[in-house]
Amino acid sequence: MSVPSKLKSCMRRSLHHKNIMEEAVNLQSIEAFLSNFEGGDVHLSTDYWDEGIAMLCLNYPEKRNAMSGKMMVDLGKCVSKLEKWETGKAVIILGAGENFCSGGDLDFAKATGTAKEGFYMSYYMQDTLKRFRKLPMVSVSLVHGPAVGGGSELAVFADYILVTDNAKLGFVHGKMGIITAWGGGTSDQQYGFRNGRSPTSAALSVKEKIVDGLEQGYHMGITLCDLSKVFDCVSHEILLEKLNYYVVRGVTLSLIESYLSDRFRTVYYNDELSDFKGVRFGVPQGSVLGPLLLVQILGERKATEMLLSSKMYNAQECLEIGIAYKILSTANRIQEALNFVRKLTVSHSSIVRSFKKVLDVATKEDFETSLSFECEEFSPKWGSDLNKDALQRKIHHVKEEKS
Ligand SMILES: CCC(=O)SCCNC(=O)CCNC(=O)[C@H](O)C(C)(C)COP(=O)(O)OP(=O)(O)OC[C@H]1O[C@@H](n2cnc3c(N)ncnc32)[C@H](O)[C@@H]1OP(=O)(O)O
Repeated sequence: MSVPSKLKSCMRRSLHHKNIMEEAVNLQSIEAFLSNFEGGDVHLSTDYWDEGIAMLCLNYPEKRNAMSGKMMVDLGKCVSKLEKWETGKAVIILGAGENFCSGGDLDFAKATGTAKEGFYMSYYMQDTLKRFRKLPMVSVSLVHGPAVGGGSELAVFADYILVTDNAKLGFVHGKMGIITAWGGGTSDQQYGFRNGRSPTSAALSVKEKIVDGLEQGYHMGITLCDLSKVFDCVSHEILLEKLNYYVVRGVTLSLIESYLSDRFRTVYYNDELSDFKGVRFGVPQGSVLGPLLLVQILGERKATEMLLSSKMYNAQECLEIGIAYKILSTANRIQEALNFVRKLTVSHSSIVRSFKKVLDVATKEDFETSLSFECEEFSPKWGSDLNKDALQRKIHHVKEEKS
């Protein structure tokens, strides 16, 4: 039986990719590689440190704060410092000069055009931004001027995006012939299209939760769902129709159509290879149509539009689609962002941090796990000095609010 040439090249590509993944997990050697590409810096400002507020500043204004390799390493180190800062309540990430961030440094991109180098950058930035997102403090991206490509990816890792009236935010990756790389696209809840999180592991995880619940003697309530959605059964025909409906047309649609078509699948079982069958359902693993962090914030339709259109959204549009939380004035942005953060961090740092940890667990774990985590975080606070002090002050919450 002859193997279609497209399939052979897919097999070669995935083997090559596997090798890259296996050899490239040493963060120190990636740091050494990235540090060769100099320009600009990322630093932590401690001006508001005593209030528990850190400023993380991207500083390469002559390139509109494009991220050089060195800046990526700086960012990683700053996040490590924040991880060790035990009294931190909030971090504001912002850009120096005229804008927030123009994405990856295009000169770095030109000098490092291999899949392996792309993997190094993607892996390192994802690791850093994942750690940034997990910090037990309120995080804010202060976007002024353009945030382009990786700049937009950086922005979505914070709890809040505050845009100024001159902001422009765009996932221009498609226009640049690439997809999101720094994690701007990937949701933690997502199964399917991701390594180690296949539709099968989704089904197994549901089964495990049910069995665990039964074993622990819980009453079980069951909501019946259309399980076909769990499996990789997107019909290419419907998908293309939908994309067309959401105004993905012309060359872009043809490109996606050709990407999906002419694919074959076979099954290897008991030393025998089945006949090849054309694939009419399912999105290829790791494709540009893979689910995207943006989906979590915006919902699927808006995220699809934002990613596939490569459009630049102004401040008002960012607010309307829900990616931005608030519009600030460009001139007073730092003061306004500080005031915003101060309102969210009135409590003691241990309280702010515990709330953040509880919220983080609640978005990832099941209800029971989240409840017991909340209980664990809560117990030592009950009767603590902070608690005793508050009780002694006989606080009247309504009167205090008015004054
Ligand atoms: C992770 C994947 C990715 O991030 S893909 C990268 C996506 N980023 C881009 O394509 C950025 C392209 N740049 C632009 O669209 C504009 O420069 C934006 C950001 C809108 C700013 O416009 P404007 O304020 O008019 O400035 P400008 O164009 O005159 O730029 C000033 C100098 O900065 C440079 N610059 C800008 N962005 C980058 C970048 N990402 N990498 C390297 N250099 C960049 C410009 O080339 C310009 O340099 P020069 O002064 O002409 O030498």
